[in-house]
Amino acid sequence: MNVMTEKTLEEAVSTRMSGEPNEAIKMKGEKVTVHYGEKQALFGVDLDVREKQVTALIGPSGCGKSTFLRCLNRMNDTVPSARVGGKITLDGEDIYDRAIDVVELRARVGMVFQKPNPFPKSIYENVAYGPRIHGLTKTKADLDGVVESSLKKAALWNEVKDRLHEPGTGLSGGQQQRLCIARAIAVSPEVILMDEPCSALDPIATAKVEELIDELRQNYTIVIVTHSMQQAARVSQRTAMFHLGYLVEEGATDKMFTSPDDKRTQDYITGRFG
Ligand SMILES: Nc1ncnc2c1ncn2[C@@H]1O[C@H](COP(=O)(O)OP(=O)(O)OP(=O)(O)O)[C@@H](O)[C@H]1O
Repeated sequence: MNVMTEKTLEEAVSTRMSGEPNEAIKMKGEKVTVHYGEKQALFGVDLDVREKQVTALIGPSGCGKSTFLRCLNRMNDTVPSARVGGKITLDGEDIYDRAIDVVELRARVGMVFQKPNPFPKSIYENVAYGPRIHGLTKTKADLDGVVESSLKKAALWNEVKDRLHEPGTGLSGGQQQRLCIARAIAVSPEVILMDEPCSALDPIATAKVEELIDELRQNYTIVIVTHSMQQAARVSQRTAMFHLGYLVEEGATDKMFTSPDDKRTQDYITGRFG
């Protein structure tokens, strides 16, 4: 875990990327519980995700951040022992309703993982895959256009435009992660979930991805799990602090990092535990 002194914390908050907050609620979790078999991992979490803002989920290891994140696009459905309770809505619609098509939900709520995981295919094919299986484009020219615009939005186009047919796995780690972001963007998601997207990247690649996250916020709602307090302070507008499966508190990032209400948040962000 990153230990931050009060001073570096203040610096991170003051250099945080700014912007006018949008108060619309895109996703809403109400009394969310998760059990893995007998073990309960989340206890009645109530958390709103605001539209076109970055919400950071922070807290010590094992406190349920990834579990909550994975509830937002039903990735926990793929874990046989997982049982999800409570309610989660996307634009007011219950995503756990029987009528929901999970494949379509995961296109609307995309995900970027901790370790860049491009398919063992070309750069072009990595991005084209989603639009193709979702039938989003009619012609090859349309598909080429989506691939180009997705790579541009992921700030990768200039680096790969002359090698689109080379393997995605041949890119650097930071480029691979931006490729995974382009792949998520290609199906026009509304929400992008990111589970520690920079933990496998060096500081320069991390800075690029952080800049990209700030740009993406103009068009997408983002929820990011991070262990880096500097990163949460730099990229997010809202921060939610988890501890032992409970949501301790949630609020504007500036406030959470300067005068949190709960002592556990204060202790965690200043490196006293975790
Ligand atoms: N597939 C699983 N099967 C059983 N238990 C799990 C599974 N996934 C997570 N857990 C447990 O649920 C709890 C919450 O885990 P989770 O990964 O959500 O925490 P986290 O806050 O994201 O942790 P970290 O910061 O270390 O990634 C932990 O006790 C973990 O061991």
